[in-house]
Amino acid sequence: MARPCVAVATDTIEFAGTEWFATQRQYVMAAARAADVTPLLVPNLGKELDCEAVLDAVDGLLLTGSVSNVYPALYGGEVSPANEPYDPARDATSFALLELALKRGLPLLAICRGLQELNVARGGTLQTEIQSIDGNLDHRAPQSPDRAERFAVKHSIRAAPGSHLAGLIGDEPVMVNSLHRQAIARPGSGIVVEAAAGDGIAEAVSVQDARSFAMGVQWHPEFAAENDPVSQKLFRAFGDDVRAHAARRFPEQEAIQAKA
Ligand SMILES: N[C@@H](CCC(=O)NCCCC(=O)O)C(=O)O
Repeated sequence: MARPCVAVATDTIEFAGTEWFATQRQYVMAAARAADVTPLLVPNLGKELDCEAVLDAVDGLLLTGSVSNVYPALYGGEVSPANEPYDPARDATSFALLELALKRGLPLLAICRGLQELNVARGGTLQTEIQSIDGNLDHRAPQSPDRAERFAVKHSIRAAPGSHLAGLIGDEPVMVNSLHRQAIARPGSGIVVEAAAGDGIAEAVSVQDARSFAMGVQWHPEFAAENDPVSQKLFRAFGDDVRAHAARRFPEQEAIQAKA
């Protein structure tokens, strides 16, 4: 089967005096190499995006992380300069794609901001500045220009025994990186918390009754997707389900290629 395509969320960013729809290279490379799919970057057109047409062209959705925060009014939170930056065009685009993708049973991998979007899209809420809550770890990245330092592993998480995630990575503690200041407060409808950090912050979720792989992680498996076993397993499982989805959509094509 030809390598199926996956829609990849972008950020709206300012660069060289103009606005771009872009994402970090590491998400794109992880999708291409560790999930073995063809990543297609989706522009943040919000309501102007023909989501049906985009999702007709792909067999999976990858929601990336971002320094921007989901707009708090979307979950009844407080909008404030301290909570910025925001990216309303990304919110509108991701929410529209998410709703439709889940309805279609499309495989979904949601990373960091992506997990937070998934939770809010399902009616859940977020807490902010979690590092200032008594007893919590500091989940923010160290302030460093060195990417390896910013994405270095920081704390452990543990998948709940019997969860989908435990089926993939086991239920022993594993170390993950951490680059966020917000987290799930109240899980949305059908959002199942599958792993937590030592301070109880939700680190992985799945979508109850999803017809395909549908998982969100609060850490960044894309950073070491080619050599870290936990990250490899996540991207591989996502890619496998993307291929299974494509095979269900195009059974004739698979049969022709199997014969060749
Ligand atoms: N802004 C949210 C989501 C965090 C997130 O997706 N971080 C990715 C940062 C990537 C980078 O710094 O290069 C939050 O803070 O919780």
